[in-house]
Amino acid sequence: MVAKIYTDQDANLDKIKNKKIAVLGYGSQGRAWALNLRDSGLNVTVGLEREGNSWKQAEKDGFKPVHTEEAVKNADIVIFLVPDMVQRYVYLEKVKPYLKEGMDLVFAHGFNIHYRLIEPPKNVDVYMVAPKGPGPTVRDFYTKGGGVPSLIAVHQDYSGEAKEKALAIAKGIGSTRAGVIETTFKEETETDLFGEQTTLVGGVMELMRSAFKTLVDLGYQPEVAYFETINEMKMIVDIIYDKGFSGMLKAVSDTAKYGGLTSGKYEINEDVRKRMLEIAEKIRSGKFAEEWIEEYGRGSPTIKEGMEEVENSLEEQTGRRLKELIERGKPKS
Ligand SMILES: NC(=O)c1ccc[n+]([C@@H]2O[C@H](COP(=O)([O-])OP(=O)(O)OC[C@H]3O[C@@H](n4cnc5c(N)ncnc54)[C@H](O)[C@@H]3O)[C@@H](O)[C@H]2O)c1
Ligand SMILES: CC(C)(O)[C@@H](O)C(=O)O
Ligand SMILES: [Mg+2]
Ligand SMILES: [Mg+2]
Repeated sequence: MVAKIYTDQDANLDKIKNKKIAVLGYGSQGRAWALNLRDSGLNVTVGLEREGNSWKQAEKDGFKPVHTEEAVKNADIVIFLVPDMVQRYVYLEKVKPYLKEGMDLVFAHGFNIHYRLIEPPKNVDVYMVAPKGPGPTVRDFYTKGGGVPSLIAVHQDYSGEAKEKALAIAKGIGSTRAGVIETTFKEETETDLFGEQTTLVGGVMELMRSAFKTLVDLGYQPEVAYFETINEMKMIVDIIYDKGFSGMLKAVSDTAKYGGLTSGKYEINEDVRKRMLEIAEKIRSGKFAEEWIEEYGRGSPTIKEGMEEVENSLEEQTGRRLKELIERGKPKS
């Protein structure tokens, strides 16, 4: 069955126009959502834990942030845009004590509901609007008249209007300008984790780094390896984004087509797909969630070490050296 695509005419901002919306968190998605919802004419309060950097940024953007409890006490709709690992704490300590019948709990990713870290009472609506793109892009596309597509899902429909409200939020952040597809918390959680691990974050980065290392180990200049395996990726992906794989294949030489169509399949083979399946199984069984919660409980040492290793790597050093050149070459309009 082909998925139904919801666009602007399927969504009505009036569903949430008179509601008080608390956006908890002002980071990657929080800032984008708060600004887009406000620019869409909605009543937004930013709720934060501490008067730190996010607080200052929200003030700079013209909000009057308040502490989380205060935002929640006054809200009809509470949107969780603090990190996934923080949401359970925020729910238990700052949201649950002030829950009112008929309140809406909204998520941008299904992790906490799907893996049962948060178990809301029956008398609230629980739904999701999950942008399929990074927070800064959600803001950037919106300000330029576009929108990043989103998935919506309803976990609990106490009011009978949860789906309409999810569509209205999606419209408020600009997603229905592109299109919105309905899913479940399970499907969004599992596919989102799979995508970021195998392709978007993990797969693409390690593919580029492995190719860079192979060339450098063979004695080629790091700058040449950087242009070839890292910098040009954006140009190729931009063409895929605009014209699909076939459009990309048409834009490159026949030599690249032949080499790409043969060596690509040799490199990304059945063994790689077996590993992808293992990664999917780890996500589906809940083992990845368990591992991540444990890592977070130990202060995220793997993230700290991993970030340090990447930052100090030869490819990053080379990229920093080429930064000025790359900036000079960017289109000017
Ligand atoms: N980053 C993305 O582009 C993206 C895309 C789709 C969905 N999501 C989902 O959106 C949600 C928010 O993710 P994000 O990446 O925007 O978060 P983020 O890491 O950018 O969030 C930072 C915000 O949370 C606050 N915060 C950080 N630690 C906190 C703590 N211990 N207690 C209270 N507040 C704390 C910070 O002050 C800041 O305002 C998550 O559910 C995530 O999965 C994110
Ligand atoms: C932007 C991503 C990777 O799509 C999102 O899923 C995230 O977790 O940050
Ligand atoms: Mg994600
Ligand atoms: Mg994602």
